[in-house]
Amino acid sequence: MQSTYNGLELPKDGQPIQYANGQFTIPDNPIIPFIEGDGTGRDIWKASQRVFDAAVEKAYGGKRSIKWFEIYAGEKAYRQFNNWLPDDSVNAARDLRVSIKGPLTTPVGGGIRSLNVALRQILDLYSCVRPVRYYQGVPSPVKHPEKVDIVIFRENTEDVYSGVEFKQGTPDAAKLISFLNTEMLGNTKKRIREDSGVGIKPISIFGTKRLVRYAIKHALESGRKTVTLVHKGNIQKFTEGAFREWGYEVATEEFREHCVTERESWILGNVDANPNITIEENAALIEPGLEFGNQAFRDALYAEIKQTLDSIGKTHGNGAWKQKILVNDRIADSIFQQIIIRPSDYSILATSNLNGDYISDAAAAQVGGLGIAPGANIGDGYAVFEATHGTAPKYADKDVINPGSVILSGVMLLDFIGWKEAAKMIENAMEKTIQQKFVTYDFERQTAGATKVGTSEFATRIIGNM
Ligand SMILES: NC(=O)C1=CN([C@@H]2O[C@H](COP(=O)(O)OP(=O)(O)OC[C@H]3O[C@@H](n4cnc5c(N)ncnc54)[C@H](OP(=O)(O)O)[C@@H]3O)[C@@H](O)[C@H]2O)C=CC1
Ligand SMILES: O=C(O)CCC(=O)C(=O)O
Ligand SMILES: [Mg+2]
Repeated sequence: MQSTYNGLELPKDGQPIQYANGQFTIPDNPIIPFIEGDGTGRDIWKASQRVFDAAVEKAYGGKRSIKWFEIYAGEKAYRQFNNWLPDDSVNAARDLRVSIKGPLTTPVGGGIRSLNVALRQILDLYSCVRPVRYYQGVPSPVKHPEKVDIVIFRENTEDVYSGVEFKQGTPDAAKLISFLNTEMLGNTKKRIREDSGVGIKPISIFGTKRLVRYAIKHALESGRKTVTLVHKGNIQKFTEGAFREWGYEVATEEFREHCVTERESWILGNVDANPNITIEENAALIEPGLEFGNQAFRDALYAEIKQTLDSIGKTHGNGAWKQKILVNDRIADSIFQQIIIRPSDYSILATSNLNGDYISDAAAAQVGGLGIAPGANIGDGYAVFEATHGTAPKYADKDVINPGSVILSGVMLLDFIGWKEAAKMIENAMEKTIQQKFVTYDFERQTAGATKVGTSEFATRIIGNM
């Protein structure tokens, strides 16, 4: 632990959160670093901090309090330290274990690479957790937003976010394209155009398995009954397709007692319905049109059915599979319409980085939009809470933006450190404020009879409703 970070002393009346043997120890006065954020981050942070402090004070009557410690990143850091992400800011987030941040700007095309992504990678915050649920009174574009209750677990360190990209026209891009065309693709008809920019998409066994493991553990702890692996494995076979395969391996090898895959559930269900069913009959029910497949395909399916019945027929058969966590998979494009049309069928989505980025904004829209979309970046022993949205720059410093997502990210933080009373108090007070129709512009424009309030007044009304 350093005594100062970016030249600032840690609050003297606070204690660091400790982590050992997989357990956090939370003092009553934890020092929690925060990054204010760029753009609307400034308005949002001011409002959110007041809400957090009021809830903690009200819930614990002074026995507990958060000692906030500002760490600098983004434009504010650049202005003060000529550095977009000073080492001391990263060190503080690491040493103090649990922090919260506002959004940081990333220019499109050129310029600096994402500081948000950098923080996740440096601290190895491998799981981006984004719960999407409905709060009463929030305007929604769908008929039954209350049916949406999904937690997205997005792999947070690899995929195209690895930043291994080569700009069109550079010697590096030319070298890589030439290598690929001559050494790797020489015997195929595939060619990469010489005027391409090129990016690399690494998806590893390690990165995939720890993410899926984390998602399944969450399912076990929270009582959620479905984990859906979301991938584009039909097209990107060795990255997205492998994500699916490794995800199933985690479910069937590490959580065998607790999980059943969708295909296993069909096989077992067919036996439950007809205990005398043969393997061939079972196969025909699982793969309609099986008779048109070749013998090797049929044999592989028969072997799969036999293997399933031999390995889990006794433990998961006779309906026992219905009590297990169902692990299934969906191709990424289809999941976008699935969660709109049949949201109740989905509970946990475990997905690679880019798919998770897209699906979390889309899912948020179903329950009211980015103004109410919280999140957390979690690693082993570290957590940085942040909203799903970005800096929404056109609203910066106007005191109009919805602080709901950062406030709910703070609710996640309070839950994470076990301060559940304060967390619940904020959630209830925010829902009540929305039901009273005091809402920021984003909800007001969709809610008949609502009163538009600014960022700061929304926070004040939440506090008043605690
Ligand atoms: N983790 C992070 O720090 C993230 C950073 N970014 C960065 O943010 C910058 C801006 O990105 P951009 O694509 O515009 O995405 P943003 O998420 O910042 O904003 C897009 C739109 O979403 C709506 N929105 C966003 N936040 C809120 C909120 N709190 N309350 C109500 N509505 C909200 C607004 O819609 P409307 O106009 O309809 O009101 C806004 O114009 C980029 O530099 C990007 O890289 C992006 C995502 C995450
Ligand atoms: O880092 C950024 O600028 C964007 C990241 C993003 O969209 C996200 O993590 O959801
Ligand atoms: Mg995003």
